[in-house]
Amino acid sequence: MEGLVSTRVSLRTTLCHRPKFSIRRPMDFPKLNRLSVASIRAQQPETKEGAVTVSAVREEQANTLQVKEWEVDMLQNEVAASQGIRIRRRPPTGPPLHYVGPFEFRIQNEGNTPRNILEEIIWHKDTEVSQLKERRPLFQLKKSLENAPPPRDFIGALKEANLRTGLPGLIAEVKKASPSRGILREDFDPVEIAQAYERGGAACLSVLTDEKFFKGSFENLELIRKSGVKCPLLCKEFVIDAWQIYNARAKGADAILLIAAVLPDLDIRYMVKICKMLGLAALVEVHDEREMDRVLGIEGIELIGINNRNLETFEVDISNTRKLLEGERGQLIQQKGIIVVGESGLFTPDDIAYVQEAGVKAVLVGESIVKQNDPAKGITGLFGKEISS
Ligand SMILES: O=C(O)c1ccccc1NCC(=O)[C@H](O)[C@H](O)COP(=O)(O)O
Repeated sequence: MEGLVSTRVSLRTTLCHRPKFSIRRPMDFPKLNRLSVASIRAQQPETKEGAVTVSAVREEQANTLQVKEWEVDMLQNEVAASQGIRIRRRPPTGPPLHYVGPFEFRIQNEGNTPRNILEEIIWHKDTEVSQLKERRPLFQLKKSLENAPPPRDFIGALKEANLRTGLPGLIAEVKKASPSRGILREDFDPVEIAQAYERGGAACLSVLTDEKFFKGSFENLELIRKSGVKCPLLCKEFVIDAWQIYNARAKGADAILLIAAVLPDLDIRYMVKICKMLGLAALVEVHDEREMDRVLGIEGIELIGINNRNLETFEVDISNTRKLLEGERGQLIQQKGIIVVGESGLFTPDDIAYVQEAGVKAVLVGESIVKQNDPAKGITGLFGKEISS
């Protein structure tokens, strides 16, 4: 913490004295691509005579770029921290060795160990997305959207199910494993599970696409989309870059998850706009009052998920849903016509009744139904009655 504070102070002074770059929106940050430093360094001079001068110039260019990358990282962390976001986008590297600030620079590198599982996931995602973007740049992805199946009305399906059954609309999660519970189901056939969920009365499906921590995949998402299942699909990803939203749409998603514990307000605003442009619903997930207040201050949000699982500690407490919907927050949500989804740790009809009483119109459930031999029957057990039409 001390290291972070001294970093902030130094960064401010650095930026005051050296305003070398302008920032338009957070998504511009990743454009300062780490690989470009390496590629500048890798370029060889063409003639022997010019070799020394040219390589010195390139070294200088690479150094300048590396300093800027580092400054942007620090600024990004500073903006996030000011909004209470503790998750850092990537491991702190400390300043580049050749960094020359106007004042003596002191940083305590906290080490490259993530502080919790969510941070570990995000650091891994940062590397993964950089590599995927190299392989499939945004302009190619945008082109492939022309062939994507048209988006389905995710929010409409939840409302319709809620009206039809008088119970929260179900988003049933196709989930093979999780960091907190390990493998949930050995004989995991994503399409069979999705079909069973639909048979059992799910309004929508959530498909985990993260491979490393949840043993999910985009292949699962595509297979389910092509299988004839009609439920709208949520791409359950850890989104840190707008590229992932285009990718999700290209693979057949109808909705995407945006996690407030990871994304600063400006990112959420920008990403919600992209979702609207692509016809996707954005499920914006919060897990405490501060995140809820931030999200309620953002225009255009139609769907908020309250996660009962603390993604940093794994603790699950379904009273979190009630706590975040009490009083003025609940009233504001009603005025704005926002649909709230109760997420995680729901196992029994009593749990469903409890979160419904708190004000949710939808629930997101994984473990308790995916583990049942017949997930369709699992849904009946969860609600205490048949909910299929
Ligand atoms: O489930 C986890 O262990 C987990 C760990 C870190 C980040 C996210 C995690 N889960 C994502 C979810 O929020 C749940 O998959 C979803 O809400 C369903 O929860 P459940 O019904 O308890 O399986």
